[in-house]
Amino acid sequence: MAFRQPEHEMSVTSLDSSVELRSRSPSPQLFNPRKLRFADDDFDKDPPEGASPHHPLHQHQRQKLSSGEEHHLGSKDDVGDGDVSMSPPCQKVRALRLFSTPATPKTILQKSTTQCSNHLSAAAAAVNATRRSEELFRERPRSLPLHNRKLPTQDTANVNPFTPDSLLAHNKKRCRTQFGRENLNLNVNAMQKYLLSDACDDDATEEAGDSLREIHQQAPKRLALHDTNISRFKREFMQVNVIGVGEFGVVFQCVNRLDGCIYAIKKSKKPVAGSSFEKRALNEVWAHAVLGKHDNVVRYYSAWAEDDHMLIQNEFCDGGSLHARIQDHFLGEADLKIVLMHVIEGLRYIHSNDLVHMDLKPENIFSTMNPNAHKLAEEQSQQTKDDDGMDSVYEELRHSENLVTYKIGDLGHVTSVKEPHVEEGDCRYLSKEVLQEDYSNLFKADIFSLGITLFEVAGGGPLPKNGPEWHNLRNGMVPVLPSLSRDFNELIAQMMHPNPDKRPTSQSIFNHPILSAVDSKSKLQLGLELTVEKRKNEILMNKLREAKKQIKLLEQRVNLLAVTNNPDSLDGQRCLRSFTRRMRTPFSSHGKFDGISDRNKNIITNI
Ligand SMILES: Nc1ncnc2c1ncn2[C@@H]1O[C@H](COP(=O)(O)OP(=O)(O)OP(=O)(O)O)[C@@H](O)[C@H]1O
Ligand SMILES: [Mg+2]
Repeated sequence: MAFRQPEHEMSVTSLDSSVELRSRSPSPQLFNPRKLRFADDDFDKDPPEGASPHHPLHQHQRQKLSSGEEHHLGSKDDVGDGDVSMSPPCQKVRALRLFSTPATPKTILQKSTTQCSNHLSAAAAAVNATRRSEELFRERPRSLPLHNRKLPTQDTANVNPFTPDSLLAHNKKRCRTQFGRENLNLNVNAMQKYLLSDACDDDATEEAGDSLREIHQQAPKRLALHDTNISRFKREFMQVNVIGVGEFGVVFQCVNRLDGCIYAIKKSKKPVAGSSFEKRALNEVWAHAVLGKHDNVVRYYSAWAEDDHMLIQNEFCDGGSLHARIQDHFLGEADLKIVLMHVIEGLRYIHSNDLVHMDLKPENIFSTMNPNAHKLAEEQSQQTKDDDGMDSVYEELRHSENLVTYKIGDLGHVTSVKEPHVEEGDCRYLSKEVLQEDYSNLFKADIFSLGITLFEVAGGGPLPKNGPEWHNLRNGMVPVLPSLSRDFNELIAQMMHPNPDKRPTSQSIFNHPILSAVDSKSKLQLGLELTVEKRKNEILMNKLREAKKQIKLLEQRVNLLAVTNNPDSLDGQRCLRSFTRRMRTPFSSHGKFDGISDRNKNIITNI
């Protein structure tokens, strides 16, 4: 089996060469009290370490981009002001200012009861559950300790600034300080008060706000990553491969030793705890925790700090990135529509949470293949021997490589539109207004990035990082791609419109005729859906046959009863006939057969 390969034989980069897993791990059953250390206040002021060639801050890039100043290309009326004095990397990166830190181990929150109606009440339950479990642990050790960890002296947790509740609370002026720009963690009492208070209830919020203010004086800063370091990776996962390297992290394909499933684990390249990258790392975790629940956004499982590195356990996307996909050939219109349909669904979901991605590009759009599709098609074509005209579809389905779902990943730049803290993404996909620090319509900045992504994926690349071509693409001069229809070319140009207000919204793209037509689903996808429906139909037919059998049995019993009770068999036969007729009447309700009759009334009518 592939995953049984001994670790020393793996030709992959070791995840952590420096971590001493055991020496750092305290006893799993003891919660050693210790003092909390808080993160630096000055993260925003630190210059980022080692900016990559794509990073907007990179010095030599800035110098190169100054060449764009000579090219004023805004010839159209509705084109921007043509001010090209700014080229992509000349803006300094403002380190993210984020509100608080969810060092809350997901495993604790997962223990929350399923009855909880929202995540806040779930977290409240988790607080209680944690207390109970602390008592339990004192009495008997856990049978399978997955990791050792120290709990801080004060039992604290952070508030994720991207949850709808946090945003709501943030909107309330009185809560601005607590949930806004300052970092915050809450102790158990404060957390209970906060979680149990209805965010819409003014009094409750005020009370929670008071308690928060009180707590705020004691623990005004977020939990530092230093304080949440745990040794988990080697214990819980088997590293299989390196699947990608980005500016910020290295991504490993791993198998969880316990559940046997494959995950993608992203590890920050450098130790982030206490560095200027700490906030960026936490931002990605917060965004994933809030957004990783949509089919078109990479799913999130857990995150932790280990050896001062940030590790995020995500869904493994076996189809790789869109960037990898276009290395062989560019996508045609049919495939491009599927990319757009999936990504716009994910983006619509992100935008509906008042959040923006801010780094959409082919490297950050991943794909998963549908492994069951082929099997399903195989089985179906074997079962369906009669010619129903679908043979060709099944055939195509069997040989297809196109059953793919695209997902938005790399949420490290996500920010809230209500209080944006923008860290510019890759300058090749950056809109001009964001470069000019106009953050008034960040939704449309994402639309621009997606538009230019489609342009590249359809063969319009390679995209310029700076200079006159960079400005051309942002000043309404988008070349027409011959491989695409006029409609699609127009849509891309509209998405890349110099005026953000004139770009379509994610909702309107979702409803665009180009996607609403049936052919926006590939023939293969339709075939798959049909196969699934046929399966359902088959199950219903089986139930129907079963119901018919039951009815026959009942008829025989009634017949027998009638003969036994009434020696006059002729009369008995007559009774039986009238009874059977009643049985076959869909809405009849007679005695002990009511239930059966009702249950089967719909199918019986069709027999
Ligand atoms: N969940 C995943 N499944 C499969 N491959 C992945 C996954 N996450 C990341 N990758 C691969 O790893 C690469 C780098 O990941 P990611 O974009 O998250 O890192 P990054 O350092 O934040 O990148 P960036 O340079 O965009 O900031 C991706 O381009 C992709 O090829
Ligand atoms: Mg990336």
